[in-house]
Amino acid sequence: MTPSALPTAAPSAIELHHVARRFVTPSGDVLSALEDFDLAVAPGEFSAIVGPTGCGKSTTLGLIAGLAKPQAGRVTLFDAPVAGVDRRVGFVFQQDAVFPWRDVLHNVMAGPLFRGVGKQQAEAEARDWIARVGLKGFEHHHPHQLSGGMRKRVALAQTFINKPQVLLMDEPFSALDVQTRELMQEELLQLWAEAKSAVLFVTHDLDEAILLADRVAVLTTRPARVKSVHSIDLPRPRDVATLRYDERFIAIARNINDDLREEVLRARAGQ
Ligand SMILES: Nc1ncnc2c1ncn2[C@@H]1O[C@H](COP(=O)(O)OP(=O)(O)OP(=O)(O)O)[C@@H](O)[C@H]1O
Repeated sequence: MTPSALPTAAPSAIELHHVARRFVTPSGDVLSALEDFDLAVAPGEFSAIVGPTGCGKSTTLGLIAGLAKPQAGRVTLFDAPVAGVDRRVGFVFQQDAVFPWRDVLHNVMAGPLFRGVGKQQAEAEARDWIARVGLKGFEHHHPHQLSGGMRKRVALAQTFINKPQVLLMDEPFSALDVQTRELMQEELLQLWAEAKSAVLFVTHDLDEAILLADRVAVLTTRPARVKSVHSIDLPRPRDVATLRYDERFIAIARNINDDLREEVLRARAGQ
């Protein structure tokens, strides 16, 4: 399957159309990260992108997040051009974005308070979300008193409490051990099924992309374009602990891996 964009019903939650993003390096050369880049994510859809290291995955998220502008093309959220940071968009990155000096409760309350929600209601919402991510009893712990997986749960509560319509995730679980990672993947799928956000999930781990996503886009080596998009027709809800042993999963993984490997080898040859 090799359409250049994810085919979605209009309007897309996220759309990049013929996008180019170039950087000027310290030596004055132009580095082209994305060229003619097309991608669309439908409302409520879980999409993942995989590609060789350094190909432009984080750059793509940065454009959607409104942290940078493309040199060419269009980046839209629900058909409107991205114009700076948008409150409908949530982020979860590899590094914890929790405030180290605040306890769990005040970390999770931060979003609603920032949006102008009253203190009492913000606290009630935060306590609810803390319970939903399995951290009841840890409200007054500070981040340094939590494990990596628990801090990730705080980050998820902090993000989902804002009911993002679009959720950008940049290798959010890559620093976790395998078992914790699996638990977090399962929790993410449950939260997403309720929140119905459009998710764009960047990962180096093809298995993770297939376990989680409705579609997986493979990027080319730099300058990145969308090389292929694969629909993941595995039923939901998915059991991430066992699905990877399913024959259908293995067949999908083998197919996408052929595509990805070609780009990884090209990237290596160009280094
Ligand atoms: N601000 C910047 N100035 C110059 N070059 C940049 C800048 N940001 C990113 N780049 C370059 O753009 C390319 C794409 O970077 P990006 O971080 O998007 O890749 P990635 O696919 O997310 O990488 P990885 O898989 O290693 O996380 C890289 O070559 C990087 O060095």
